[in-house]
This record gives sequence, C-alpha cells and structure tokens, in this order.
Amino acid sequence: MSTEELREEQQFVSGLYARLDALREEAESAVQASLSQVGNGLQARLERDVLVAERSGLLAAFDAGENGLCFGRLEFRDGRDHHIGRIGIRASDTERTPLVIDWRADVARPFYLATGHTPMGLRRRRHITTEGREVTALHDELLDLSDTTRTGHEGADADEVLLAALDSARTGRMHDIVQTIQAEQDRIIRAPHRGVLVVEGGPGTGKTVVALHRAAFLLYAHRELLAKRAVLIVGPNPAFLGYIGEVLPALGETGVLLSTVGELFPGVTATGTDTPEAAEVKGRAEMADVLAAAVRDRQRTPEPGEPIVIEHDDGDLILDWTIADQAREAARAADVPHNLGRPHFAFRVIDELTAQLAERIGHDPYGGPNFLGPDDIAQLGKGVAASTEVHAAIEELWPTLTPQRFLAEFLEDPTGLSERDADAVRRPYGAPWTAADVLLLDEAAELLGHDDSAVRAAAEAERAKQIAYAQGVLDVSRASRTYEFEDKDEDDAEVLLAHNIIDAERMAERQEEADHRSAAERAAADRTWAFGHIIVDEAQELSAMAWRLLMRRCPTRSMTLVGDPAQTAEAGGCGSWDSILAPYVEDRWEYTRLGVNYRTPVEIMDVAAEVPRMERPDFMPPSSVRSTGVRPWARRTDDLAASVADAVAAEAGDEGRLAVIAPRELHAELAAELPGVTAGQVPDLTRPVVLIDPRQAKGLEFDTVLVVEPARYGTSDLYVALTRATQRLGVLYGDELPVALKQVEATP
Ligand SMILES: Nc1ncnc2c1ncn2[C@@H]1O[C@H](COP(=O)(O)OP(=O)(O)OP(=O)(O)O)[C@@H](O)[C@H]1O
Repeated sequence: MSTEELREEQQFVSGLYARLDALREEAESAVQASLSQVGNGLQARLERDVLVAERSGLLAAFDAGENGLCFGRLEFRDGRDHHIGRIGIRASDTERTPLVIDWRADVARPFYLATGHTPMGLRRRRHITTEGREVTALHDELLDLSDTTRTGHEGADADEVLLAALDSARTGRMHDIVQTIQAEQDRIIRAPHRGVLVVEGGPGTGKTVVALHRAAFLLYAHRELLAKRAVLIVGPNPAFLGYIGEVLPALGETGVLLSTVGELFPGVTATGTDTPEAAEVKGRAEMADVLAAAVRDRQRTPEPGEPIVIEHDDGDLILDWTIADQAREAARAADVPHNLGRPHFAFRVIDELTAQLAERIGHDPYGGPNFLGPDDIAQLGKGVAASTEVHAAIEELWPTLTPQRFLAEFLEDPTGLSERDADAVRRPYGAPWTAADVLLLDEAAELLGHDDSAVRAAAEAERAKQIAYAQGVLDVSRASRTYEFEDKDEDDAEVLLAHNIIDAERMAERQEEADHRSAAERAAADRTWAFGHIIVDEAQELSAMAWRLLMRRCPTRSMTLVGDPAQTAEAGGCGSWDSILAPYVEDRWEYTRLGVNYRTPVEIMDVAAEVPRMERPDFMPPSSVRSTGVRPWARRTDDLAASVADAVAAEAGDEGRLAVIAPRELHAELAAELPGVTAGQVPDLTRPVVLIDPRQAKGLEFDTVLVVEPARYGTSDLYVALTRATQRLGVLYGDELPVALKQVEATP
C-alpha cells in the first residue's frame, strides 16, 4: 500500500478542515456581531435577523461537514480531478475554486454510477475513509482498464467499503450512506421532484435511507422552493422518527418536518388508543361521506307545525319549518363549508323574521300598502339581528362547530354506520384523542371550515406593510451602502444555500420567520400548510382517510411513497398502490423497485422468507448482499423470562444493539429479568438492549434480534420481526413454533 498516496490525501483533507474551520469561525463571529449589534430600531433588527438566519443555516451545514467531510475523489480521463464531500466548499481565492464538491452536484454522479462498462469519463474512483479528521484508508477502482498506473490502493473487491458499512455495529440511530449509495438507489434519490414516485422493496433494501437522501437532494436541487414550503417526512411511530432523525442534520439539512400522521392536526395530541376494529372503521374511505352526512344532520329545521317562538320587543317571532328549510337550502346552495354557510343561513332567517314583523306592524287593516318605509324596515331588521334570542335559535338550527366538538359528539353517538361499526367506534364525550381520530378531525375541519376572513385580512395587511417597510430598508441600504447583505463567501452560500439576492418580499418573509420559526416549524403549527414535497415511509400502512389528509397537505402532489406491501400490518392499510393513488392522480405516477437487501444476511433471510411463503408460495424476498455464516436458532423453554435473560447475556456483544421482540403482554415479565433494558412506547434505541413489540420494530434494525413467542404474531408482524437483524437471530418460545420456522428448530 502506498503511504505516499495516503499522506497526500491526508494533506488535502487537513487543508479542507482548515478551510471549514475558517468558514465556521467567520459565520460564528458574524452571528455574534449581529446579535450584539445595538442598532437603531426596526431597521437594525431586521438586518440582524436576516443575517443571523442566513448564517445559522450555514453553520448547520458546516457542522454537518465535520464528520466525513470528504469521502471520495474522481479522476477523469480529461484531467479533471474532483474531491467529493458531504457539503461543497470553495477556496478563498478570487476564483472561488471548488475544493470539494457536494455529493448532490451533477458532477459527483459518476461516483455512484460509473462502472467498468460505463465509466462516464472516469479514469479512477477513490473512496476515502476517515476517522475524525484522519484519513485511515483509500480504496481505488480503475475504470479505464487500458490505464496501467497503479496507486497500491486498488481493492480486490470493489464493494469493500460498502460491506464494511453494512457489517459495522449498529448504534440505535440510522446513519447516512453518502459514501456508498448504490446505482439503483442513486436513480431514485435524484428522480425529478414533480409528481408521485412510488418506491417498493423488501426489508432492508434501503427504502428509508434512500427516501431521506432524496429529501436532502431535493432540498439542494430546489432550495428556493423547498426551504420556503418545507419537506414533510411521515413515519409510522415516534420511535422510528427518533431512529431516523439524525440522518438529515448529518447531511446539513434542517428544513424538514418529521411526523406521524397522528401528529398532523395542530393543537391535538393523540394519547388514546383505538382497538384494531375502531381504527379500521375510522380509516375507511366512506368515513368522508359519513362525516359529511353527519355535518348535514347538524343543519336542522323545526318539525312542521312545531315552530320556534322567539320573544321579541315588537312581538313574538315565529321561526317555522318553511323559513328554516328555505334558509337552509339557500345556505347549502352557497356550497361552502358548514361554518361559512352559517352567515347565509342567519341572513335568510333574519330577513324572513324581519319581513314577518314588518307585515304585522305595518299592516293596513283596510287593505292598503304597508305603512312602513324601507328605513323603518331596516331599523326593524337591526333589532332582529341584535336579538340574542334570535341568535340562540339560529345556533340551535345551524350551530357553529369546531372539529373537536363535532367529532366528539359524533363518536358519542355515531350515525350513518352499521350497528357493528358504530359499536366499534362509540365512546364517551371527552375521551382522549387517538391517531385515527386525527384523520377524522382533519376531515371535519375541511367540512366545517373556519370563518377566518377577518384574521386573514389583518394578516394580509400586516404583510403588505412589512413588504413596503423592507423595500424601504433595501432602498436605504443601496443608497448608503452602510451594510452588506451579500455573503463575503457568496459562492459558498451558492453551494450551500442557493441564494444571493434578497428582494423585499423575501426579506419581509425572513422578518416574519426571524422572530419566530423556520418553515418546518410554521408548517407544523398550520393545518392548512401546503408542503413542497412529502415523503411517506411505510406507506403501505396508511388508511384511505390518512391519504386524504396527506393529499390535502400536498396540493402539487410532489411526493415520494416508500413501502412494502408484504409488511402491511394495519387492518386499515391500503391494498395496492393503484387503489391508494387512483383517486388523486389516476395512473400518473412512477413505480420503482429496490431489489437488494443490505441489512439481513442470507442465512436469516432464508428463514424469514418462509413466513410469507406459507400464504404465497411464489413469494420471492430481496436478495441479500451479505452472508455471515451464522445460522439463526430456535429454542423451546418452560421458563421464558429466564431463557430470554440467558440468551441476552450470551448474545449481547460489547458493541452494537440487541432487541428482544416480544408480544406486549409479556413485556412486564421479561423486563423484570432484564436489568437496564429499555422499553415502553418510545424506547431509547441507543441503549444496548431494547424490548419492543413487533409493531414497534417496524423500520428499525439491530445487530442481534431475539424473537419471543412467534406463534402469537400475524404473518406480516412475524416477517417484520425476523428481518430486523444485521448479524444474529434467535427464536424463543414456550407455546409452539409456527410451521414456517420448523426448519430453524432443526438447527442446534
Ligand atoms: N447503499 C448503502 N450503503 C450502506 N448502507 C446501506 C445502503 N443501502 C442501505 N443501507 C443500509 O441498509 C439498512 C436497511 O436500510 P433501510 O432501513 O433504509 O431499509 P428499508 O428498505 O427501509 O427496510 P424495512 O422495509 O425493513 O424497514 C440500513 O442500515 C441502511 O443504512
């Protein structure tokens, strides 16, 4: 191995870190300086906020660069020579020479795609492995086979770097894969952002990690749009979101909101749980019609012949069926949500009651015209409109409803459902909200609408004021040149932030953002937010009502959906991509498949595949990239807790993570024998031993997995549980072993 090459590369990388330090220092002192700036009034504050916001974005990216800043090098046949890194950095010379190219730039693509067959102009591709700031290894691949020069770092196996990554001990947090993205994954990561892209693949094929890198790529390629509108990533549960939460920050990206669907109704925290039956009913597409009908039911009339009699200073007002029915028809004809229809209803009722009063008061007993003129009638109308009794009657017939009140009342006494379904969802008023309720609350919010015209008008006026103000600031700044908006390292900013001009509108937006929150935070607090792109993981689990909610959050339908129908566990999960997508985009969506399993070694995958094969004999799992030579084992026991504890002691290594996957009803008993174990709804996955149930295991991975009482799981839950291990799998049971696992029992 040539130490000279290693030394040269180390020199380059050290220089790169020195530049990173200088840039970071510059950004930090700019932030400090502007924070301590005591300027005069609003203008100074605005300048300061803009600067701090921009520099903080830079700082996040610089921090991301700290680990694995540079991991590759491309030497082209035409003499071009580029280093590839986690972020792009330029030199401080006048040309702003690129020192390291962002992995997302086009020029970096051959790093992931070039092969001996299609070298894409490359002569040599180098993988640079670092620990901290130290270069520890180089792996070279010669793509131009006619080239006879050698560096001494040519590996026997081009996949050495990939295999080392796959074999490494797990930490309880997902890591990025920028160094080893595979060609089939790269194509998905960089696919055009418009429209719906479906990514299907078996366990461990990298669906999640690819989706996250796609988010990073899209934020890079469409920064102006996506930084403003934010990207939403939807995952199945909070533990999973914690597991994947560090990938994007490690890539320098923070403009992303990670959420479960159940967290997408601001102001509501779902703490309750549904029975599987209730969740299934609540997730059905027909719930949209059921709720719409329930809203119409709240638009009432008095019974014919039983009018509401309203006492009024000028005599009783009779609100009968005819008046209410006509007012209701008029309000419904306006074709607006319920709460916005209420003023139409109220207007009609007040009008009719006023006419009634005028008829009575101004009536000419001798048959002449009414005594009252238009002014008198208008005066009467004002009196009717001001009457609290009249308003109470209107409220009774067409109440103003919040989604929460409407849904709580509906669930207390469900209408429009079969008796069995109604029994499944019925529950007392005020019971805690569940994740499936959130879908119904969102639907209800659409049906009910919110009369916020006054609030919106005020917000628009405020925004216009801010734009005018920002324009003034820009004019002054241009004239006096007392401060610079442009980054001194503007080209770096171009690489990192893709901006260089601040216009008045953007500046006004910045001002709005600066005092409070990022786009992602604002999106989290706004039910009507339209995201720039939505990525849905474990998409096969979402119900029809969940899809309605998500589609409302993404009117442009710029979405990436990843999932594996064979891992569908929820009864309400949608069957096929077709049935999910047809109502929204018909057949205008792209489908792609990932076929290689990077997680589970072939020994474990062979066992796991038997499970779905029981139901579908032609089932083909993704092919595993690795083989460990370690076969899974199964053991029968009369003392489950003690045997699990023994197995944990025997299997847990010094490094890495072990998961005991067991039915929830056994958790207390097992945890008692496992000191230091982490369990519960959101277990700390970074701890060495974790106790979870099969549903919680979704999307996660561990070095070693012990599956307990597998006969108690459904097919897909068992398949998920068996495919979580990167190294070793053991099965412990007291009841019985499912037929699909009989072959494992035979192993010693
Ligand atoms: N190109 C790659 N380089 C290094 N590691 C990779 C690569 N692709 C996937 N992996 C690793 O493989 C493992 C499985 O990836 P991931 O969790 O994204 O798979 P998945 O398809 O979402 O699986 P599941 O459906 O079982 O949840 C992760 O540890 C991931 O980092």
